[in-house]
Amino acid sequence: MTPGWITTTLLDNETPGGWAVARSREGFLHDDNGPLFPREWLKRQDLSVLAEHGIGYLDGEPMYLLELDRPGDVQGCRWQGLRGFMLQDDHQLYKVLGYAAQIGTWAREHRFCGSCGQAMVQVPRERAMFCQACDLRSYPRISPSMIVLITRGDEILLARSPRFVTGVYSTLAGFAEPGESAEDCLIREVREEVQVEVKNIQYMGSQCWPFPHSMMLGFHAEYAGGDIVPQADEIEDAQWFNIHQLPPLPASRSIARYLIDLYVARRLGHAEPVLPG
Ligand SMILES: NC(=O)c1ccc[n+]([C@@H]2O[C@H](COP(=O)([O-])OP(=O)(O)OC[C@H]3O[C@@H](n4cnc5c(N)ncnc54)[C@H](O)[C@@H]3O)[C@@H](O)[C@H]2O)c1
Ligand SMILES: [Mg+2]
Ligand SMILES: [Zn+2]
Repeated sequence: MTPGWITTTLLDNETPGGWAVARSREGFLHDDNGPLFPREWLKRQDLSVLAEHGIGYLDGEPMYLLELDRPGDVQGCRWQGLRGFMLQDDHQLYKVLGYAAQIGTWAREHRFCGSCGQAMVQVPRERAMFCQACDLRSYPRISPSMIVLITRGDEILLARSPRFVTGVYSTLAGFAEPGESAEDCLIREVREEVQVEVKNIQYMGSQCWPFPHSMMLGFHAEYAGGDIVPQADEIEDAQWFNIHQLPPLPASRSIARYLIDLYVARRLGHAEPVLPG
């Protein structure tokens, strides 16, 4: 048995057995033992399955995803979103579900060819959907997104979007657009969201963010000029916060929190945090 979680395209849907998770727009099906069920048992429940994908091996056991058309009722079971699992302690389970969620979103959105409209089929041993009518291959979508902590000595620039939990402030973030480098994106997003200029841009690390398919590229930048002007509709408020008086911050598993904690730790000479995967 190989311990841990290994994603793979080697599983085949015709081979019975293994474990499975069921996902719908309501999140993952779970009971008191969690969201992993014996696959053959799960397939006997009255669930409307849109797609089935072998996603990996968990502690040596094959793991499958059942992507559902709608959340069904299974006795003794409930539904919980991926964010709820992220906030729990089991990091490995969150990685399994995060991967399942990204494959599920892609499988749901690529049942038909985006070029000619015909039904697509899974490619064996490759994470791809294939159109036999026009040869188009579609791979899981990953959206590069930039995230940056802007600092000015003991102050850090944090903002809140109207979508955030009440009171929480975070670093600035945004999706890369065609034609941009990560640095171009960073400079544009910072200008758009707060009208501030930055300098000394430094890459700090990256994180998969499966909500629904972002790849977060994390940066630190120093303030170079301009007064904060929050972008209408997108940014509810943005402020400089002293590192000794910070507002409620994002979840500890986010790269946003890591960028903030790392800067504060370095400033205060404390032990540095580890970037969550
Ligand atoms: N892990 C973290 O710590 C962390 C922290 C903050 C933001 N994020 C993530 O970063 C991503 C970008 O942040 P944001 O929401 O501020 O982005 P943003 O500032 O670019 O604004 C969001 C808007 O971008 C557009 N959009 C949506 N999906 C897109 C895509 N795939 N490509 C291009 N444009 C798209 C939509 O109009 C949406 O309203 C989001 O997925 C967000 O969840 C992660
Ligand atoms: Mg943004
Ligand atoms: Zn096609």
